[in-house]
Amino acid sequence: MAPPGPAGAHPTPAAEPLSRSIFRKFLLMLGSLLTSLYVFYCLAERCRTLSDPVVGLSGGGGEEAGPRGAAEWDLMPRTLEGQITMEKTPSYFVTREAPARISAMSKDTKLIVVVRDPVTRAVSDYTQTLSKRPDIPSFESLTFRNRSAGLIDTSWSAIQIGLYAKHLEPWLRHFPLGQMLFVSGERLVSDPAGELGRVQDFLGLKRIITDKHFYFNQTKGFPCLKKAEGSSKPHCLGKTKGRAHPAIAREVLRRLRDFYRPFNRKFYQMTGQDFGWDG
Ligand SMILES: Nc1ncnc2c1ncn2[C@@H]1O[C@H](COP(=O)(O)OS(=O)(=O)O)[C@@H](OP(=O)(O)O)[C@H]1O
Repeated sequence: MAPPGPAGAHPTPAAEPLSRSIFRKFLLMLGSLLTSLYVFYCLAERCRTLSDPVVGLSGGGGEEAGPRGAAEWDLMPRTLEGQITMEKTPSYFVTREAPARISAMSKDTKLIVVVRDPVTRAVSDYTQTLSKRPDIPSFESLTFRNRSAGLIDTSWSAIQIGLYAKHLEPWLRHFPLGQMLFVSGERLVSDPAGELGRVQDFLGLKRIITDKHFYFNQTKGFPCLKKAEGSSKPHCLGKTKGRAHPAIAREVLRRLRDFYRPFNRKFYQMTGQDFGWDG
């Protein structure tokens, strides 16, 4: 989320002296965000509240922290001219009260949602939970309410969060589509500079992050920064990114794909963007 600040003034491209460190934090945010509903990265159980402040920083907090009442919005820092305050809480995308509250705080807030294929997202979400609680039931048994009837358990958060069209609806009652940017989690891996180019344009920033800042690390399977800030060494995402996902039966994945298809199509229509998950 990128509220332009209490005054609601959007920074103009010309007045955008965003420092490298800010960009680095921004990149890290986008990284861990995946997710986020990637947005919000709705990319995982990561759709719990994560308050990672970025620029002109919003209030921190543990994973369970986050605005629960109007008073907590006061934790957003004062934003000076030429600054952008960013707040990254993936769970907002799927939190019923969030659109009205954020709109009440600032109608001009720009919203960035990072989304990825909801099937992969569900497996990634499960993988993360599994890494913390190795005794949880199998992905298959959590996915189905009734396996033989193929009935998907939509109350399981790993499944529920991937219903992007459903989660987007309330946001569109409070914000125009033009104030939202949907970042592809897949392209963030295959073309990070391209996706970040869209982000920079959306925020009205000069394009500072380009292809030349990245290289692809084959071992990691992710793009990395050629140089970390203040160092000549490369910087890659942490160990928890790119974890191996457990093998899931093809039939289960097929059923999930069928299940999500209509929701994905609706999401493409709503956003005017085809994310290519059903191709
Ligand atoms: N920058 C960037 N680009 C592309 N993909 C990214 C990025 N950052 C995180 N991810 C992927 O998003 C998934 C969830 O990551 P999170 O940071 O939210 O959670 S986690 O703690 O790493 O599990 C998790 O997906 P999987 O690794 O497929 O499970 C991360 O790898």
